[in-house]
Amino acid sequence: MSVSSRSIRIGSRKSQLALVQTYWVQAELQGHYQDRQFDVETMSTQGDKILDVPLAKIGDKGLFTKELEVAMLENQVDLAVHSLKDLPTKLPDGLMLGCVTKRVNPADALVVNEKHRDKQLETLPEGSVIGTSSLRRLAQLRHHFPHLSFKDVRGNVNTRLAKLDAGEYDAIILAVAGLERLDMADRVHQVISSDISLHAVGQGALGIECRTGDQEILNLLKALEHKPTRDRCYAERAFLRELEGGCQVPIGVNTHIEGNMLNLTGMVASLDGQQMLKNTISGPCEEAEQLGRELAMQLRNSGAGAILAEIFAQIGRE
Ligand SMILES: NCc1[nH]cc(CCC(=O)O)c1CC(=O)O
Repeated sequence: MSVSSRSIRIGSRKSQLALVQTYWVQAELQGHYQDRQFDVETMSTQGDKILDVPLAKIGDKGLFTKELEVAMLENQVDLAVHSLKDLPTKLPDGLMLGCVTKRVNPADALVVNEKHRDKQLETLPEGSVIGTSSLRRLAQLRHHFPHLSFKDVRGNVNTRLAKLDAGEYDAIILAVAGLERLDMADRVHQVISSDISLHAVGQGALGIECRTGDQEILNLLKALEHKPTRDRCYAERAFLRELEGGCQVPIGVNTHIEGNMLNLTGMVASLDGQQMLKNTISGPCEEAEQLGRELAMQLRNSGAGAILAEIFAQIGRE
């Protein structure tokens, strides 16, 4: 490689989790391409600034990605590292999902206040206050544990843990992946089984966004691509894309691959957790996105459309 080749600029949010993920990508790229230079540029996104409004009410998609996307389109950075679950299923013109990295555990975790260290989700006392800002977690936990109460919690992972430890909540729900990446796996009190809670689309994987057709970047990113994760996440994202409207909705998934067969389970719930529709589809990995769309249509035909219409109306009204 010629010494005059340009340095590659990686865009990142400033949260501790975002930085850990971005520095990991930078180190991996540097390891594969030792004669290239990779620089990190950080910026705050809207999602980092608006902390007093429940996430579900902020209709704007791409709350955590927009500033990074503008920077790519204006040629200030060349790629952006995201938690794939925060990356909208529809990207702006001129940008694409260039790479999906190997997924770590996509499950949710129960994290408890010290006073409940001998408890599990199943044994928390009636009325315990559970912090979550995800409609998906809320609906599924309400469905299985109607005796618990739920309260919104915002802020980055560290802020949420501080609120939990200060006694504002009896327990909170966080992604296992985030805690592990932050070196806080010891805070995972219970890994919540997929029988209780299906995870978010893309949870546990990183998505790297870049300019459409920027072949130099796309070639570099091939070194970090993990095909099984990509197939799973493409199926999950197609499922979500087909169902979601203008706001966050209670949708969960689970995927696994056996040989060349991809298995996708999808769930749509009402906000109170009373109604819950779940179905599974399988087919060849090459048809990942078709499988996601097909499962979405199946669920829509069996009543998910009505559940989602009700949610859009409720969130709009409040
Ligand atoms: N919305 C915030 C967010 N985005 C990604 C993660 C965790 C890492 C991941 O899911 O890949 C988290 C925190 C959480 O849900 O606990």
